[in-house]
Amino acid sequence: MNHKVDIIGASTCFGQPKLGVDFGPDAIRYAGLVKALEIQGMNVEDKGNITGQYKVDPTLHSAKEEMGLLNFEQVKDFSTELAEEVESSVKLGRFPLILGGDHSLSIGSIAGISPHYENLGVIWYDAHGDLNDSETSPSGNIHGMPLAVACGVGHESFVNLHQPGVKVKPENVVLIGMRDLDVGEREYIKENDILTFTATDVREKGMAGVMDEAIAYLKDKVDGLHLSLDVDGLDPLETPGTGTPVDGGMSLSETQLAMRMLNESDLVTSMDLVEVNPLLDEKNITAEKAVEIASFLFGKKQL
Ligand SMILES: NC(=[NH2+])NCCC[C@H](N)C(=O)O
Ligand SMILES: [Mn+2]
Ligand SMILES: [Mn+2]
Repeated sequence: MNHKVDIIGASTCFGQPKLGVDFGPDAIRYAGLVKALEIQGMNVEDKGNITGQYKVDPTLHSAKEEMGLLNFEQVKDFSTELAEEVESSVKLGRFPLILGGDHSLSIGSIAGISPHYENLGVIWYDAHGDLNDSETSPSGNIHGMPLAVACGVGHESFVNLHQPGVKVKPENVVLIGMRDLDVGEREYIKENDILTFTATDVREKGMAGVMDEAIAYLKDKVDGLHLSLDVDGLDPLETPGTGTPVDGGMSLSETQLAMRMLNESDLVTSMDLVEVNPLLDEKNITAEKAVEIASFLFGKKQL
C-alpha cells in the first residue's frame, strides 16, 4: 500500500435529493479518520473540501431536471473540479482517499485517476450497481449512474469529463454486495459479463471466498485498483446514516475482512468512501464505521 494518503473531501449532495450528505466528509473527519490512518503508519495530508461553484439551496434542491438528469450542471461542475484535485494527488504519487458526498462524485474521482493507468480496475462495494443512464434510471438521480459513466455509458459531457473517452473497461470491474439492481442495470451486467457478487452470493460463498475470487480475477490484468465503497453496501442496522438504505447488507465484520484481504493483496491505489449522511445518522455511528473500514484497508489488525 502507498503510505502517502491525501484526504479529499467531496462535499456534494447534487447526485440525489436528500440534504446532508454534503456534510459526510466532515462527519468522517470528526469520527477520527486522520488519527486512525496515522496510527497505521500513513503519512496523511488533508486537502480540505471540494464544493464546486454551486451553493446548495435547501428550497430548490433537486428541482431542476435536464434530459432526465437531476442537477446536471451542478454535478458536471463539481465532477470537473474534483477530477482536477484527484489527478494532482495521483501525479504526486499519493493515494487519493475521497470522502463523500453522494456517489455521483465517482464520475470525477475516476476521471482524475484513470488517465494514469492503462487498465484501471474498479471494485464497487455497494447495495447498488450505479449502472443506470438517463433512460434506465427510475429516479433521475445521478448517484445511480457513476459506474455506467466510467464504463462509457451516459451523457457525453460526463463520459468525456476531464479526459475524453472510456475510463474503465467493464471486464476490469467487480461488483460486491449487490441487492437492489434496476432492470436496465441487470441487463448491462449480463451483456457485459461483469463479475458480480450479490449479497446472497456473499452469504453462500463467505466474504473470504468472494474476495479471493475478486482479487484473483483482477490481479494479473489491472495496473491500478480503485475501491469505490458506498456505506449502503453495509446493512442499515450498522450504517443507518445513508440516503438509500437496503436491508440484507454486509456486516461490519464482513467488510473488515474484505478490507483486510484488499490490504494484503497490495492492489488498491485509490478509494472513494461515500454516501455518509450525518443528518440521517444516529450519533455519527455511520461515519465511525467508515473510519473503521478505512483503517482496515490501510492495515488495521485485530491482533
Ligand atoms: N449511490 C447510490 N446510493 N445509488 C442509489 C441508486 C438507486 C437507484 N438504483 C437509482 O438509480 O436511483
Ligand atoms: Mn448504494
Ligand atoms: Mn452507490
